[in-house]
Amino acid sequence: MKVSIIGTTGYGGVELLRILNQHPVFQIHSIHSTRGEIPIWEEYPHLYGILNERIQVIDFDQIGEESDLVFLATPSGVSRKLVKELANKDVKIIDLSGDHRLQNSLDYSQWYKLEPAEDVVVDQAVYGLSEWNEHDIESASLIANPGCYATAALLGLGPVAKEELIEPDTIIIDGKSGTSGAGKSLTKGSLYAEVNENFKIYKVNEHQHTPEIEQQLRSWNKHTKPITFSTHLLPITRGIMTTIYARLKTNWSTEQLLELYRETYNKHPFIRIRPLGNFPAVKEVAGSNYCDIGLHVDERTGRVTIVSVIDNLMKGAAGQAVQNANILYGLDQTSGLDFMPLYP
Ligand SMILES: NC(=O)C1=CN([C@@H]2O[C@H](COP(=O)(O)OP(=O)(O)OC[C@H]3O[C@@H](n4cnc5c(N)ncnc54)[C@H](OP(=O)(O)O)[C@@H]3O)[C@@H](O)[C@H]2O)C=CC1
Ligand SMILES: CC(=O)N[C@@H](CCC(=O)OP(=O)(O)O)C(=O)O
Repeated sequence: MKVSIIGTTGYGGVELLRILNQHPVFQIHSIHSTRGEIPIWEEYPHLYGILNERIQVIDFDQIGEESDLVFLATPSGVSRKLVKELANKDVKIIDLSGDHRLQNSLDYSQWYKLEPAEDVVVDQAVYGLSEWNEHDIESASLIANPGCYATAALLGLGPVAKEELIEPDTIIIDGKSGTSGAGKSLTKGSLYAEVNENFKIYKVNEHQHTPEIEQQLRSWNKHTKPITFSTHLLPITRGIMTTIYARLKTNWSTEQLLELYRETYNKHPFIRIRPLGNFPAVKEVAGSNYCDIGLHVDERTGRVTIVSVIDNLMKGAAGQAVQNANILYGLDQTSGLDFMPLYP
């Protein structure tokens, strides 16, 4: 199966290369950038002697004729234009950006402050939250890969939201991300002196993943109310932790909820539910496609605290994109993704 990657020079793109280079079925056919033709190792010297591919200019006709599947690891606002160019070609597309995730174009304009993709294209797109949307992903031609924070939050909330065990107006999600989540382009906020030994909140009540999380929560429970969602920048390279708080409708013990989570995710190899009293740390999933979840019910307040961690570049981006590609082509979901986390 031949694949092309557009946006290869970014962090999501180079993570796709790391996975696809050892994938048993997908073969990297072409890699693209707007920067012209250079060997990939000149941009990423850690690939020297491993990948000899040259980055190519983007030729949509050639991609359409030669590849079966295209990954777009490009910014929101760019992906929608690339999807339009590829619309009449015989290729499946997995878009890592936010351009095709939101069914309501007004939500997109409001939260991304960009021009939305056409409704007719968004209508075709399948939201690629692998563990919850497998059936639709199998037959998709365009997959909107979820946002990194949205993935961690939704995998953590899924079982209690779907079973309607929590009061829908009490959800608070506290997200923290490493700096690779912001991509490779230079911004003042990502400078070493700004991030090192620091911890900042950003985009307060304005984060673009808010409507994405609410949209999926609504598909589980139509009584969903607006959430409170905060994002913080951690002085680490990879990793996201979301700490989620919500009030339970009835008295569930921690052990009962853990049993529900184990049952819900029992056929899903990338979700690891931690035992009673154990909570995951971001480093425990680094470099892997795992999402680890721990939880505890506070009997004093009637609230549950759910902690979920992922590697933003893996389960939060390239890893989930390849997992979705595996589903799309009927492969084992773990194909090419069977990495143990990197520790210490
Ligand atoms: N980083 C993360 O953890 C996550 C990222 N995402 C999403 O994945 C996508 C990629 O993110 P990330 O890799 O971090 O971003 P980067 O900023 O690191 O890379 C983006 C890439 O897009 C390419 N690009 C920029 N403009 C254009 C254009 N007009 N046409 C074609 N290519 C273009 C650039 O390549 P060049 O300049 O060489 O053309 C660049 O390599 C984004 O939409 C992001 O929101 C989603 C989840 C997590
Ligand atoms: C640390 C950091 O800055 N993270 C980025 C994640 C961006 C992203 O993944 O954007 P889309 O999924 O919406 O395309 C942010 O919070 O905006």
